[in-house]
Amino acid sequence: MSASLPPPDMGLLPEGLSDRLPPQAEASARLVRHVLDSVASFGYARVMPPMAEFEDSLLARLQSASAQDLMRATDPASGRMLALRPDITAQVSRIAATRLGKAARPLRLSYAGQVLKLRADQLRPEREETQLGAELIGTDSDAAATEIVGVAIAALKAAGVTGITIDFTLPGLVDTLATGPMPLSPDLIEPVRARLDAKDAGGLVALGPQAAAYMPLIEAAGPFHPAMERLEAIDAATGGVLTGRIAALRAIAKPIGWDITLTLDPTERHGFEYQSWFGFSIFAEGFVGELGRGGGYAIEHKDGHSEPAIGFSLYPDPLIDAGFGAEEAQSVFLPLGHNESRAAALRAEGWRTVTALSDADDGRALGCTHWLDAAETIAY
Ligand SMILES: N[C@@H](Cc1c[nH]c[nH+]1)C(=O)O
Repeated sequence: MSASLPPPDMGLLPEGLSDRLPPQAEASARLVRHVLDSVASFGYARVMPPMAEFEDSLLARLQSASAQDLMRATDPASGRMLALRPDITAQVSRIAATRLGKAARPLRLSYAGQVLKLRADQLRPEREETQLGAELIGTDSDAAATEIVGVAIAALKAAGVTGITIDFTLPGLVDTLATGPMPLSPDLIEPVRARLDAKDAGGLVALGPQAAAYMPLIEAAGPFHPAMERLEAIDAATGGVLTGRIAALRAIAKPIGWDITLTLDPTERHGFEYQSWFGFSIFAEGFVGELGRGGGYAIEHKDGHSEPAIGFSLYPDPLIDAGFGAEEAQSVFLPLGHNESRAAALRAEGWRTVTALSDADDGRALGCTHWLDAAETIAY
């Protein structure tokens, strides 16, 4: 049988997986380094979880994700099912609950690495993405949320991103209202969420009077200040169940500079599978879809208690594709018999050197901007 199989195409990669080539591979590493340095400057210490884990422990921490969403393989060593990580936050939660369970709180951790999804989404065909971020563990207070949003903005600025928009959301909002002042029968909760997500007012009304009561929430989306006023009106009409969250959103927004656009989409839920009271999406001018996302969540410990945490993740690949992280490098070709100490001195000054290994090597063809003539660098 195997003799009749066509020869494998050695250059073919599975759909949604790709190589990064020069100079973008280096741009990617540089950008990740700038962002992580910025996050580290706020006291976040780096962790490096592995690419794959036991499927059951990863799934337990991803909440709504199911095994069908993960890239899996049987581990020949243990016979158990492994899954490749689709989100490093889940792994940081595990670390915080186990090996760093006794570390002083609040615990500030950062990470960067590749994540893999089984399926691409509509906006991006890639299944492998770079993810980097920071998690603040032990609290999800207003102060913690304010810090995390501030660290995320500083990280984006360190990456050179401008035209930043932060879109706030309240992932638990429908639950809070449905179990309180705007009751919904359990079978209506999901359809109401879906209609709110789609901003489908007609669809909401069609679900009946209970669902129609949620109409004003569609209006409470848009530029932050007017949307907050509409959310405040909803709060006043529903007995103040949202007063605490509204105050928190205002506190988080207050220190954010005028160069950042703030919006509110209180019922947005796309991508907020495990976030609790607060979530935010990060957008930037010129980029389709989110560059990142964050929010509060709970970390489950072995003894059954759950610990609040808050964090954010960035997905910087679209930035790399757009040329962020690139740096013009001066590189000098070193012909056969060149002055070696001069070459070493040039490297120490920040030049890149490309050494001729034979007479046939052509510096210009190898991408050099200069060549070394005795002690002098000459532009091509
Ligand atoms: N990891 C989440 C974002 C997040 C980080 N911390 C809390 N939430 C995501 O990528 O969607």
